[in-house]
Amino acid sequence: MTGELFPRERAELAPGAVHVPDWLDPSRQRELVTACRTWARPPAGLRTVHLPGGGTMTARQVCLGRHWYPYGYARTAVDGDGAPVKPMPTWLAELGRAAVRDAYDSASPGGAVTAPGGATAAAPDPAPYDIALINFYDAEAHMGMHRDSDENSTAPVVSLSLGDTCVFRLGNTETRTRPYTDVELRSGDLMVFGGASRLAYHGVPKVHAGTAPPGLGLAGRLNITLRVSGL
Ligand SMILES: O=C(O)CCC(=O)C(=O)O
Ligand SMILES: [Fe+2]
Repeated sequence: MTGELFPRERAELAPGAVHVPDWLDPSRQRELVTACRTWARPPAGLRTVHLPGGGTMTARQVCLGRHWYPYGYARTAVDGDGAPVKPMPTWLAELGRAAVRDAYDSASPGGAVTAPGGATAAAPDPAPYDIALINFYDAEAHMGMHRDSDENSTAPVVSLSLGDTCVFRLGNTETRTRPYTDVELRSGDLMVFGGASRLAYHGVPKVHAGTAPPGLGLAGRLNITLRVSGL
């Protein structure tokens, strides 16, 4: 690891898109990695996602609560072994809620309500998080620019990073191309995108192999994305 003179700071990359470095402490990260390993086992475990156009996603995925497939949600792993999707644990839904609160508390909240006269009230608490997508990236994996648009809810998307550092690209709501902002997501980092950025294109162009914290016991990168289905 290279030296760093200044601590990384929370940053609002675009309205409603907030990066909170080191949101999860090392022991919470280890707990989440252990949980991901359990979720990744069959039935309805980690699978390779095939896209309708013939492509294959390089990040492998397992879902909780509802099963995402290109492009919709199901109660069973319709493009996997067909088993019922594992339930969304209450504690993970609560973690999603806490993430939104912490991300928007001290940044300007993209989902905020601006009262007449300009005063900004706290963003309303979103409905319970009922979906988790867990993506596993090995050294070669990446994720192309896309929007999370299969939900029927405007609740912010919550994204937790574990293991190897990656480059996360937050784009705009109109095109897969520039303008975009690249940010490094490290193990324990939180990224929330809601409000004006809820439907922004985003992706993971690069994972830096071998950069996971040594104590975590993970080779590769796990991303836990929490969403409200509204379904
Ligand atoms: O791995 C990431 O940080 C992003 C994952 C993502 O965008 C998704 O699962 O929709
Ligand atoms: Fe996404």
